Amino acid sequence: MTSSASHSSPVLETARRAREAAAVLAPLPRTARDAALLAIADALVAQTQAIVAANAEDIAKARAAGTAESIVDRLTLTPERIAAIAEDVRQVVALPDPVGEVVRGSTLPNGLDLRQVRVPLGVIGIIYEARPNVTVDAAALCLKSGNAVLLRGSSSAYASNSALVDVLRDAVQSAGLPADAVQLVPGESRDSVRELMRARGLVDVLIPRGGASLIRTVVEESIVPVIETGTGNCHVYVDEAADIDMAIDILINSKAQRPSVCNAAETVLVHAGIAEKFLPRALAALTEAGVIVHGDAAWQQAGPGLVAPATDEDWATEYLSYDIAAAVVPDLDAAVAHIRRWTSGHTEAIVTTSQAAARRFTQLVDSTTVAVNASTRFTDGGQFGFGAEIGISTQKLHARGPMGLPELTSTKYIVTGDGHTR
Ligand SMILES: NC(=O)C1=CN([C@@H]2O[C@H](COP(=O)(O)OP(=O)(O)OC[C@H]3O[C@@H](n4cnc5c(N)ncnc54)[C@H](OP(=O)(O)O)[C@@H]3O)[C@@H](O)[C@H]2O)C=CC1
Ligand SMILES: N[C@@H](CCC(=O)OP(=O)(O)O)C(=O)O
Repeated sequence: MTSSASHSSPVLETARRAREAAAVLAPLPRTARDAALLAIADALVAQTQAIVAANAEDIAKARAAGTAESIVDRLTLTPERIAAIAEDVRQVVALPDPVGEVVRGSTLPNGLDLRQVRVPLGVIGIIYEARPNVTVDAAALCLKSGNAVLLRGSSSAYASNSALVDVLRDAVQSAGLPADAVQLVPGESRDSVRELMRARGLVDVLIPRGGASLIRTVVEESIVPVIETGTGNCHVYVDEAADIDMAIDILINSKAQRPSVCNAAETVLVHAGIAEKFLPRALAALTEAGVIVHGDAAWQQAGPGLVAPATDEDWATEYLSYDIAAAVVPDLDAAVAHIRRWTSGHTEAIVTTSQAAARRFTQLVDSTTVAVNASTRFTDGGQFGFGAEIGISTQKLHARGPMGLPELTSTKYIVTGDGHTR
């Protein structure tokens, strides 16, 4: 018996139903799970109007509460975005089935056949931000990997998520799978998060996906095993041997292509040997892109009146806005030291034509993803070819970086003998 089993509440009831659904899902063949996903993709498109109408309620509430437009943008669903979400689901269908994959296998000297195979985790709870597309991404990845999912999105997206989950459940059921494989956690208060964290034995893993306060709370208080995601204080380092045009493109893309997401760059570090040439051009490009630079003395000198003085708070900040911290460093090792001091361990990029510099940077930087001559914005399950992601893990056990299908499985050993005894 678990600590949760003797209590009851609407949240624990959903968890119990999810557990039963998970037992039905686990042995299903790929075709059954894929059929449910295709039904979901079709239903999302067919129910676009209802979803957009529910989303409008959330948007109206957010605007009335004075929510920043960048956050409202994350919350917004349009027919085009819903079509893109449905397309992402179809991409998940096309991915190989993780369930049953043999990750290790051999015949032992005594003739026993040993296979380690992937199996679903069971019931996955995800607590996530006000981005309703995550509701569908998470459900699709969980179903494809044979798991039941409990979705606890932000209260500010409750109407959107309710509408989406209704569509998902109907589609799942129409394909012959238990509707309870996909459930919205009831209630808009954070009590539901607390209950999920106590549901050990009912929920197999919790994935908190959001800001620092959420992650700290769940890591400190959950008795359910947790896969931690993290904030993105991401860095771009421009090496002495960088191609300046490339460095500008990568910097602007990393910072300004979508500043509100966790893989956007928050700090640029520049090798002193290239600073004189790079800083004026970078400042012009950043200013043109509407980015405010918070720089050290060298950056302030390069752009009098253009650069706000940076403090330690800037090195630590995940702005999620059109702001960037900027410093000149004496060499690559100093860049690495700065990153190691301030990073949240998400994504760092180096721009260089030197293979030796790229090698040293990738070896020394201890983050989920290290990009060489590429934007930090690539740290994304879709971009990595995983169909989608359930989150970007910034912890090291079992899963690190964008989490796709294999990360939503565990393994079990199948030992087959012929009357073997030990
Ligand atoms: N590494 C990754 O995979 C990702 C990281 N992020 C990071 O998330 C942040 C943006 O997310 P943001 O919009 O701020 O989302 P929040 O962290 O504010 O909220 C996310 C979810 O957690 C709940 N929540 C927040 N704080 C607590 C708490 N202390 N206790 C219980 N529940 C809590 C919210 O509930 P409610 O809203 O109902 O109060 C919501 O459902 C950025 O820092 C970004 O980098 C975002 C996505 C992916
Ligand atoms: N998947 C994202 C990155 C991770 C993410 O979802 O972050 P966030 O937008 O902060 O919720 C993307 O690049 O599109």
